[in-house]
Amino acid sequence: MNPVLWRLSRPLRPSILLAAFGQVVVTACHVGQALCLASALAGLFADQPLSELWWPLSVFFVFTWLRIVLMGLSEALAMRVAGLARHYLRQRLIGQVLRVAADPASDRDSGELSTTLVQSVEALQAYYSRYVPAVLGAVFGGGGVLLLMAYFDSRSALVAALAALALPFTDRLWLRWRRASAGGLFASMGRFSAYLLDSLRGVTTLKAFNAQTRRRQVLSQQARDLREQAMGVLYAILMRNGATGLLSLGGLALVTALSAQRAVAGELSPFALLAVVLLAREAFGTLEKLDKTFHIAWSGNAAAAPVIRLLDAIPGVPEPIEARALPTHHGVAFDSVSYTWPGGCEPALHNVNFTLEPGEFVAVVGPSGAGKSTLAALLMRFVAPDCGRVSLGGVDLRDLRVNDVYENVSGVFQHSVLLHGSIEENLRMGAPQASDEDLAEACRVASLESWISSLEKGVATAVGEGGARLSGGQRQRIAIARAWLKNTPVMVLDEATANVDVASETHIGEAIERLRGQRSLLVIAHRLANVRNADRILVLDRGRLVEIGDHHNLLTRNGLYARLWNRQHAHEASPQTEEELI
Ligand SMILES: Nc1ncnc2c1ncn2[C@@H]1O[C@H](COP(=O)(O)OP(=O)(O)OP(=O)(O)O)[C@@H](O)[C@H]1O
Repeated sequence: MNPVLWRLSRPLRPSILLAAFGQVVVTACHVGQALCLASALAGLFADQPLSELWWPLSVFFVFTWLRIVLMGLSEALAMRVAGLARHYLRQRLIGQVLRVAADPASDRDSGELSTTLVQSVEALQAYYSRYVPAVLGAVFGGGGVLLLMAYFDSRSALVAALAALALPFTDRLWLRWRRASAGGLFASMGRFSAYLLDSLRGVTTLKAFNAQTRRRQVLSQQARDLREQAMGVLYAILMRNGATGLLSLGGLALVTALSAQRAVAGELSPFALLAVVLLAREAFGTLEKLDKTFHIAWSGNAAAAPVIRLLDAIPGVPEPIEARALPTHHGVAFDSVSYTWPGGCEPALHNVNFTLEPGEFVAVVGPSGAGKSTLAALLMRFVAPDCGRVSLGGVDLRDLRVNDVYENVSGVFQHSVLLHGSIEENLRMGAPQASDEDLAEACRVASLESWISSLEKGVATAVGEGGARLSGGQRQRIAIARAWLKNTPVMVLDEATANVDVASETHIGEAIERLRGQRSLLVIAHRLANVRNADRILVLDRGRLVEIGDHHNLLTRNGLYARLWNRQHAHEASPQTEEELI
């Protein structure tokens, strides 16, 4: 049994032991049947009158019925373990999946995560509900049968025990030898589902670039690899089943021959001979049952690695051991903050200092790659600074629980994700108890009112998967309304006006103006016109805070901000390419 998987099974153990006990009781019934049959047959060969044979035959039938009932119960117990294991594993994994998927520094893709959550959990639930009870059943049930055999004939019991012990030993060798190929199968599955998911998400882009044929070819190749891996595993399992089948048949034949020889020599009574042969059949029967679950053990062993890797994954910012209380003051401070993304050569932010006072509106601008989104990621505690600290109300964000941070800070990001459902469901995501008045107010603030009232179903309109039925501007404004409704003292708006048309951009600009003074606002902007009224504008360049001041102040300084402003205005007078914009 895999020790890692055994440790993971702690809360499931009582149910697993009960399922194993069920199997041992079924084996006990088999033993009862074997002894009754041996007694009846021995009586028949000894020419006993039929009147003396009826009682072992009657008990035989009682055992038969009991065994049928107990097999049903045992199956129900196995199903119960399967359900419990699935629930327990998913509960433990889902929190980790959400943490890892939300970690911008993590390199796990959603395909790999969903394979772990679905296929690996399926493999492990079978491991706990079928394989582990079968192992325990074979050890205790099969062991008990061998002891009983030894009572009748110790030599036959010894031969049977040796053949029986050779089976798990072969299994271990086989598992060790072929583990890499089973692991390869799970890796191929993960790769294939990640690629498929990615292709489905980007189907419109693939069509627009006429790249579907190439994508399909790669997918077909991956499907072929997956099939080859699966066939390889199947072939190996069949080969191994043949080898172990031979071992158990050979063991049984040897025991039969040995005990028959002793019976001929008069060393064993006919009853003992029949009992030994029938019991040997039963001892190997428990091993055959175990044998049938071999592929489950194999899949379980292969699934263990991704599951344990996911459970052990430490999110970019771990939860504090002793969390500090939620601050009552909501001022944000960046003190000498530097941060380099994992694998990055240059720091995305270098020694950045600024404050965001309660109710203040601070804008962040700068060329592409200057570190604006990194600033937002640090304030949302998605990542933690390498040097310096980001604090809320004087408390380092690392000392706050992540949920406490989200109670205080909400964000609208470059690619705001809407979930499948209605506009209202998306709006209420962070504030399920919000009143209809609050909902209407949030729509007004985010300039959604007139658009929603033009919709036949109003806020009950479905947004489609990922908000696919809405424009970029509508998605952004729903995200702003959602963040507003959540009612946090600090709001981060990252690229709230990127990829939207001019009309939506104006609406979003109006929304920002309405939010002004009501919350502390950190707005990361591409269109400088939308943040010209900000209390302060931070200008970032290659990770450094190079200018800070209000719009007029910065224009008079004639530095980077003034250049960006003039370039944007020149662009608006004569549109240029997107790269020439900020
Ligand atoms: N998740 C990430 N993993 C690795 N590197 C990242 C990640 N996010 C950003 N970076 C790197 O950090 C640097 C700053 O990127 P950032 O997204 O913060 O800039 P930005 O000013 O928001 O750019 P843009 O305006 O183009 O969105 C860039 O060099 C970028 O490649």
